[in-house]
Amino acid sequence: MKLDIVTIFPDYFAPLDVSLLGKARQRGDVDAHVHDLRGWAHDRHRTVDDTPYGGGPGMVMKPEPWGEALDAIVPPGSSARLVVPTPSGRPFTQELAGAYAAEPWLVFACGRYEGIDARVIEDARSRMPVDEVSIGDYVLAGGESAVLVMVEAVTRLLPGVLGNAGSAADDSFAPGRMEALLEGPVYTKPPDWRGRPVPPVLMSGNHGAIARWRRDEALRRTAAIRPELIARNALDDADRRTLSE
Ligand SMILES: OB(O)c1ccc2cc[nH]c2c1
Repeated sequence: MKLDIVTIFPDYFAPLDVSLLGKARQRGDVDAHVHDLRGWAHDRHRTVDDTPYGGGPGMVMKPEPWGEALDAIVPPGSSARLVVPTPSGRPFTQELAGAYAAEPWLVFACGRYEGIDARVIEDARSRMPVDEVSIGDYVLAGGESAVLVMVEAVTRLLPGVLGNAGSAADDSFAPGRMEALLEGPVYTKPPDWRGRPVPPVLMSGNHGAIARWRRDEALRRTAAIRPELIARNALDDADRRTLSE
């Protein structure tokens, strides 16, 4: 997968060089490049913002630097998808992360201030698919944190990145597994810690009982924290018995 990120804070993306994603980059599984938008701002102060037409607070990101940056990064006829984080975008979900993991090339545009001049998105849509995406119902100071979240959620789904491909398939919200159940508790050594034992079933070696226990814990946690997700799962009689306890 090819990733390009355009930002006025390139140092924000130092985390892309660590952990599993850093290894994926070293292996060549992910070809990621971070670009400083100010490289396409040609005045002495490398200005990327200006006052909003119509008045109002704050500043808006100018279209010219963005237009030049996207022209330089995405040649005409390329297969890139532009992803623009914004509080007013479509929700970023595990399903969307999976769709993005199948894309050959993602370009992320990190807005700041009050956002990017709307004509940048319009112009980009004339030559590539563009998604405006929100990572949640809260407002950040810019798109960089949202891009870090999305890049991690997407690249961990790429073959070989996690190192244990099965663990992505076991995620909460992973399609096809428990569909939309929250993951239950996990445990490791020691068997007793501060007088708190590991649930004995997990050390029983009875894989059927372990699977049942894990599903029951996921059902209980989902019913308690995200009851609206229960209806998105195919429940059997055993599940219904657990939920009726
Ligand atoms: O909350 B967000 O996802 C987000 C994304 C982009 C910008 C640009 C300025 N504020 C932003 C907030």
